[in-house]
Amino acid sequence: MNNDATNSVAATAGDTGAAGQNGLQQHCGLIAIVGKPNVGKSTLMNALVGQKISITSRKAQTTRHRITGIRTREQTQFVFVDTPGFQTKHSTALNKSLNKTVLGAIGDVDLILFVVEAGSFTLADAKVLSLLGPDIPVLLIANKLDAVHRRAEIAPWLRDMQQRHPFAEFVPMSAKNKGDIERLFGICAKYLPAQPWWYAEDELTDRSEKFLASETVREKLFRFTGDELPYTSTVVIDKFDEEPSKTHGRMLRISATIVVERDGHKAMVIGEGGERLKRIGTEARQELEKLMGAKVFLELWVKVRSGWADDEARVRSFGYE
Ligand SMILES: Nc1nc2c(ncn2[C@@H]2O[C@H](COP(=O)(O)OP(=O)(O)OP(=O)(O)O)[C@@H](O)[C@H]2O)c(=O)[nH]1
Repeated sequence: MNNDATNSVAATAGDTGAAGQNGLQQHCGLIAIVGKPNVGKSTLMNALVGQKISITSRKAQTTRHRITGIRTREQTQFVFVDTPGFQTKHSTALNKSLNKTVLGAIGDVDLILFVVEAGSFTLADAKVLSLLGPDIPVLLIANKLDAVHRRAEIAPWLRDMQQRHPFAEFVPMSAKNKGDIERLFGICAKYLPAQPWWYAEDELTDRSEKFLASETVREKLFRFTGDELPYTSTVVIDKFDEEPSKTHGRMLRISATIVVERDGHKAMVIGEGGERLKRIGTEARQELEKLMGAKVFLELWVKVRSGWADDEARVRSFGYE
């Protein structure tokens, strides 16, 4: 970690902040990660938090919630907010709720990471950028640099980006590269004010295990159905019980329902002879066991609820505010 950077913020912030147990000044702040769907926001946050908190998939718009990931390194606590890809195409109740989440997430943060694919800037990127005011520092994260074959074109592209917003800094990088993630920590630390940490040093998220369970099932669902299943499918946890066990330290009984819009989608999720649903369940269970350090019994159901993404009351009942 870059101590110089941390100290320089303490100097410029000029307030008293809080001293940790070792007497050093603590720094802490909120960092929002924004960008259009599929640019790598969840991948970036997982790399920054050091553990998988937010689900990722090749399907656009897999992130629906404002998710907080926490990472404490030396004197600085980084609190990350992941946002849904800003939806501009359709105006269903679900999408309106997603857009509200994005706007809520960026209003009260110390730093914004605006993620785009390096070398590219589309109308969808412009729409997200237009939401960012001049008051909060914005870093341009030019992600997926590893996928850019003509590196020479990046410099003129960056000059062009400079005209679009008063970015605080440019960070060409790859969310999949460890060195780049280290460098990004050093950069972000400079923008977080001197103040006491909000969470314990080892906390990773403020989300419940129940929420992480539904996210894990949803990730496997999208992974195994590929592009066939519309993003409106969702997962509801019906039961999440911890039971005493003589043979295992912890034992969890989880029951979840995958909600889809059509009978055809239900058949797709179940697969031939139930094969696909079984694989979704097995992989989700194995991952949950690792994540929660417990023996997990996972029961999956599939239900059809047509038009739920258009129905505001139902969107709320599934946990999207
Ligand atoms: N080559 C390359 N691929 C990346 C990089 N970062 C992310 N990806 C891939 O890009 C795809 C989308 O990544 P996500 O992290 O799910 O993107 P997102 O922006 O969170 O997407 P939404 O949830 O739809 O808003 C995945 O297939 C990632 O593996 C990178 O640095 N390099």
